[in-house]
Amino acid sequence: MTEKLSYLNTETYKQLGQANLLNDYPERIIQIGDGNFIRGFVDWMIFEMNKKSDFGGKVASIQATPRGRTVPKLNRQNELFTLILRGIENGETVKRKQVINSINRAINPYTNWHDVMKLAEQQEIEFLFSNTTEAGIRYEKEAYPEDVSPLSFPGKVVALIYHRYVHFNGDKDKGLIILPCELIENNGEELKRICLKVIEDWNLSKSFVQWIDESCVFCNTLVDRIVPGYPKEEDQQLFNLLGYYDELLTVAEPYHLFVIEGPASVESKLPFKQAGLNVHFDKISSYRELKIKLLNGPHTMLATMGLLSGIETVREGIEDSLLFSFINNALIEEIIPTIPSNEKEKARTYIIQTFDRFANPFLNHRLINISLNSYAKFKARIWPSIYEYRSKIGENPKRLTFALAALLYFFKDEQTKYEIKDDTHVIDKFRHFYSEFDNTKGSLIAFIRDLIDEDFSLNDEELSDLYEAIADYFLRIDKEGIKPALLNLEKGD
Ligand SMILES: NC(=O)c1ccc[n+]([C@@H]2O[C@H](COP(=O)([O-])OP(=O)(O)OC[C@H]3O[C@@H](n4cnc5c(N)ncnc54)[C@H](O)[C@@H]3O)[C@@H](O)[C@H]2O)c1
Ligand SMILES: O=P(O)(O)OC[C@@H](O)[C@@H](O)[C@H](O)[C@H](O)CO
Repeated sequence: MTEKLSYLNTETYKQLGQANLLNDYPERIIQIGDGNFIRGFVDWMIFEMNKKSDFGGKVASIQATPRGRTVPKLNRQNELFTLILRGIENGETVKRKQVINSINRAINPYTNWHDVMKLAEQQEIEFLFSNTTEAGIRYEKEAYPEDVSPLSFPGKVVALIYHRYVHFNGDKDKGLIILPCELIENNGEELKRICLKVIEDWNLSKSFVQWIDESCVFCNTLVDRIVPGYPKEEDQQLFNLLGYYDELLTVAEPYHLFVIEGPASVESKLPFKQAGLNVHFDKISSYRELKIKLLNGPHTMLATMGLLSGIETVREGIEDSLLFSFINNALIEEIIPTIPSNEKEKARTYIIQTFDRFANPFLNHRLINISLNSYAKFKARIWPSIYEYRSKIGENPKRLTFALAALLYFFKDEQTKYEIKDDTHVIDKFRHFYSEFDNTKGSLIAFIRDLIDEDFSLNDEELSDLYEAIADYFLRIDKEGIKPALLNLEKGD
């Protein structure tokens, strides 16, 4: 980066002849978390609603953790950032760049808690969106700090809405519609449950709890869009294309899906559909099962098996004929059988769409980023299919079992090929085992049994044949290398 580059800001924006988009709507939305996903999804949707409906509202964005580094960047750019949507949509190539202007303010609550309290007093605020990763919706005991920001995300939500409740003397019309976008099951219910626990810890009044029940709505949601973030490798080309430098530029696919489970009143207040957005006010469970099993599942498998094969991105993984046929066969032959009959057709269509999304020629979705916390993701995204397949078909799904062996092997190759990012206790457990591993099948099986018993918690079905199959595949990978072992598996050897 050279000094001469001009950054995106309102001046640069005006010079580009875009001043008409600098609209002056009131802040109607609070957002907690300011990462790539929430900006490339929620903030983009609000931008679209402001353009195409009578929504007319802006976002006040609050940094989620003391580690956050985005607020100064947003402030420097007058809260503007560029979103580039690239991919294939209905057979057509889409390359769309937009300067998103839906954020009005970005606040660091650790240095400016007073601003957050003032924000809670604003009449027009109606919605709270968040994305704090799966780690954010978690209960942490902390004292009620009153004059400074709570550390946890639920703590911030409680402090903010409590201040609003007090300021408006419990006015029933001043509650908020809360839409967490973290990818955990029943995210709205879970956030509310934790908030109530925080309220109990902080000894806040029963009437506040009643106000939350009557005036606030916590919606469950499901989000879907691949947002790889800033493409570092395209720094110079992007500057040439845009004429400015934007540290917060985000690349995403055009595909998007937002499913919201909540009362009809929420739908009427958020004109997503009027803006032409793919948003459904519906039950989440069937969308969720398809997405977790058929999109996040193959991502997790590709991440470990691709990295073990020296492949760096999702697209390269899908272009590799061996990896592609492995993943495709795993989905069709081993995961589809676990999907209810009335959903199978929808699932087949979803698989075709998913491969198109993975093959997006304009995204570099890095496997190393997807591999973050692979161990927990395997448990949530692939293990249920192994278990359900065994219950229904009465044997091990060979590819999913191989993928589990590859995951264990992934931790063995740690530090020689890539840096694993996972929970410390997971990394320690593997390091400990591999430091003493004597290369015998017996010790491997004992380790696998312990792992599955301890972490993948099942009922007490007899799983010895599964442990043995995992150990066999592991030893094959060790002896032959991942690709020859895969080839042999696909050939049926
Ligand atoms: N990037 C994608 O393609 C994509 C797609 C769908 C869903 N998601 C979901 O979005 C999440 C974030 O992805 P991203 O690409 O925006 O990542 P990011 O690193 O750009 O942003 C992460 C955000 O979460 C906050 N955060 C991190 N740890 C936290 C904690 N312990 N408590 C509170 N806040 C915390 C950060 O401050 C930041 O605001 C993912 O975990 C995933 O569940 C991502
Ligand atoms: O974001 P993660 O780390 O939970 O999972 C990696 C990807 O599978 C995920 O980000 C998908 O791209 C996303 O879920 C698509 O909507």
